[in-house]
Amino acid sequence: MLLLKTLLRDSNALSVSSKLFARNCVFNKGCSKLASNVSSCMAQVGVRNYSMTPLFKEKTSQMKRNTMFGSKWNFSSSPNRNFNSFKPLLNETAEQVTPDMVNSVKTSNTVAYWLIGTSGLVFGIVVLGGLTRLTESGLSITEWKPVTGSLPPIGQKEWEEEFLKYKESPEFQQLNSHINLDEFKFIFFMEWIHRLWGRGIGLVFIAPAVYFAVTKRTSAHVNKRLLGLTSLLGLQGFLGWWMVKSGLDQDQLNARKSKPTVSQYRLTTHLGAAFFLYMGMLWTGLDILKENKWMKNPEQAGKLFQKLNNPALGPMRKIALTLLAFCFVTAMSGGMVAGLDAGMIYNTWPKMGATWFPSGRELMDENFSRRDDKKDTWWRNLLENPTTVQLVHRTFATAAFCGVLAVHMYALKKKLVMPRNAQMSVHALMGVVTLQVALGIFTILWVVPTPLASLHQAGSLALVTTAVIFANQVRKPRGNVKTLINSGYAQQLLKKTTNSGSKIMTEASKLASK
Ligand code: HEM
Repeated sequence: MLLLKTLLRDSNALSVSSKLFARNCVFNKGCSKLASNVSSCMAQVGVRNYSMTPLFKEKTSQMKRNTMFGSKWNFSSSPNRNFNSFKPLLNETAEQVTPDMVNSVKTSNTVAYWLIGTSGLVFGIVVLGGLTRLTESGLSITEWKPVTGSLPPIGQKEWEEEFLKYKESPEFQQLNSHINLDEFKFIFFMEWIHRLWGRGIGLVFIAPAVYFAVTKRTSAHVNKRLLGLTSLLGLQGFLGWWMVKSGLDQDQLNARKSKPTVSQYRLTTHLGAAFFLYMGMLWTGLDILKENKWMKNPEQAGKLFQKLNNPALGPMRKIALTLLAFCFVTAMSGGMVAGLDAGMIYNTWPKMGATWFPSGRELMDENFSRRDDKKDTWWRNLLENPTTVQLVHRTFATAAFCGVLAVHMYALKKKLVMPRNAQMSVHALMGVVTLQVALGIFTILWVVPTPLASLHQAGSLALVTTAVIFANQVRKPRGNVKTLINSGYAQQLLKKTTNSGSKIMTEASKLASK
């Protein structure tokens, strides 16, 4: 105390005390006591209302955050900044709790909200990409300039130069030779906004990811996921250009015997990567929120774990993942339909034309083969013949609908063993798949009107969203989280946090009223 008083009389009292505070403020060595001691010492030596200074507020909130998540990020001047601070607490609880385990659950909810928000931007760009394709605007920009391409042409001269480049493309020469500059500007802007949105997602994702990782707001576990998602995001930009190129290159079009459109394989790969990105961001965000909620309500979490560990729920976990995979594959088969414009034929439902199925000869047409021995006929038809591709999509969609219906009925039967939120997601899944099938049917009946086809595409993402939520909810907790909660560590952590938090606040308000 004497030392502290002497220090505080010094002209540099606040900064010295803050250093002292930071140096010693180690959670389990009584940080709450230290906080109030520093405050009352301050008060005694004349620094009244220290508790109301931004410095004190910042330190107390840092302390609370660190207490909660075991962070080492802010107390950089502390010699104890590693996990020494956890030792006494770890010793008090089960031996199997290690600092690494504690570290693996420290990601804050802010990171989760950012991830979920960014997945919303990915949702948006997928829908915009669909609109770009539906308005046949995707081949209007004939170059890929990752940085300088952020700006559209400015002034009449630049626009005319851009239009000249487009005039050299197969799409203009074979399909669009009638369009004028104003019409070109429309298709240019559709594609330009799509690309700009992509760049925006890159910024909104990568800059905060680096910030969160550097300031140690994310666990090692989440960092790995962020790295994977960043790579996927980079790959997605490249896939976009790779796809566009397939529609600009006359040699490739000749090989495919196609009019100037992008390859359905590349379109589906680009769509699939976007779905993976979306699912990865959403899944990681949901994981963080869920685990933080468990750490804050260990008792409730314990009860939920009992449900999740019930062997009767085992098959549901596998079913949920299979359903998610199935919805994804159905969406990809839809991508193939879109890539081949296969929705423009057989505009009847449930029959395909006058019969239930087109003839075998039409479905397995040898003209699609590129080999002399015709051995590639079957798979080329499955992936390149619009009639067969449409039938494949109809089949997958029907199977996905029946699958969800069966799971819904099974879930009603297993109601007692299923967590409540998982039951709700199965109901949502049933609703969304019904809507999605209805949208698909009307898309085909009305010969692919742009608004409906776009809604159908958004519906596929909504379906995948509900399937992700469902699979995430029936998943068992990670080993580390389970250990922290089952060992009583989380309970202890919570008790300490509440105590220190409330003590600090009481002390702070007392001093403020003096
Ligand atoms: C679980 C159900 C379904 C899912 C997940 C699904 C998903 C998709 C997806 C992702 C696309 C690509 C959209 C694009 O890239 O623009 C698509 C296209 C399409 N789907 Fe489905 N679909 C389903 C059911 C159906 C049904 C039942 C039909 C009709 C019988 C149908 C007809 C179509 C058509 C015609 C297209 C092409 C639209 C276009 O050219 O933009 N879909 N579907």
